[in-house]
Amino acid sequence: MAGPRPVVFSGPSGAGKSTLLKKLMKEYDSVFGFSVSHTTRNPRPGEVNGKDYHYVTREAMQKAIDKGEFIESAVFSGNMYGTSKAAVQAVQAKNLICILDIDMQGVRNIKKTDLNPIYVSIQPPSMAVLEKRLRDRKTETEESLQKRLHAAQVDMEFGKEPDIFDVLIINDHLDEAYGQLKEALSEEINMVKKASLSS
Ligand SMILES: Nc1ncnc2c1ncn2[C@@H]1O[C@H](COP(=O)(O)OP(=O)(O)OP(=O)(O)O)[C@@H](O)[C@H]1O
Ligand SMILES: Nc1nc2c(ncn2[C@@H]2O[C@H](COP(=O)(O)O)[C@@H](O)[C@H]2O)c(=O)[nH]1
Repeated sequence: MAGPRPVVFSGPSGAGKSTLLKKLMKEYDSVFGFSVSHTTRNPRPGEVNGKDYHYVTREAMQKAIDKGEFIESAVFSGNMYGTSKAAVQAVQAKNLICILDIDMQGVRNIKKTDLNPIYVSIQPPSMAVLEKRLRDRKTETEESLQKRLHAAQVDMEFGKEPDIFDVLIINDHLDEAYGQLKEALSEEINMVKKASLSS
């Protein structure tokens, strides 16, 4: 696929991926574009269909997967999630750096494609902090919270596996984590800025 190298964000639910990537997209709106995933989970208050996710039924999602419309898909905490080819192409057509926010199954599957992204692992400072963040976010039932915490334990181990991620950020203090993220992506950011000035 053409355009600048995409960036994959992964890490446990509640680690702060959305928080960090939204800051990045706000500061560099002409540099980054978000790959809007499909999901079968219900929208949270404030989430917008087509912006945060494409909210679909299981039947519609399975049909689209069977038709080969997805680069990757996974079941996370009982819901289906997936990155469509169209979502990535829509960002790349604008010559923006495509940001994907995906779980570790997605990372493993993207590794088998020719997307060639930069892999960024966002990790919480500890399980206790992660649990507090997820509880304070007030988006989960006790059941879905437990599923996410269980997945997080596996995810934190995955984050330590060698040769998977290019960048590891421990999101303890938000400003520090954001500074590290900008630093890690500075080369790509400057390349896209330069290209847009000369076009
Ligand atoms: N450094 C931080 N310090 C304190 N709170 C934070 C920090 N980063 C994020 N948060 C808060 O933690 C909660 C989880 O963050 P966020 O929703 O960005 O996580 P996520 O990794 O995108 O989760 P999910 O994978 O479930 O979408 C949010 O309420 C957010 O405001
Ligand atoms: N493999 C994929 N994982 C995805 C995708 N979109 C989001 N996600 C991951 O799901 C969990 C839960 O997200 P939430 O919005 O319900 O909290 C989180 O880890 C995301 O990174 C996708 O397209 N593919």
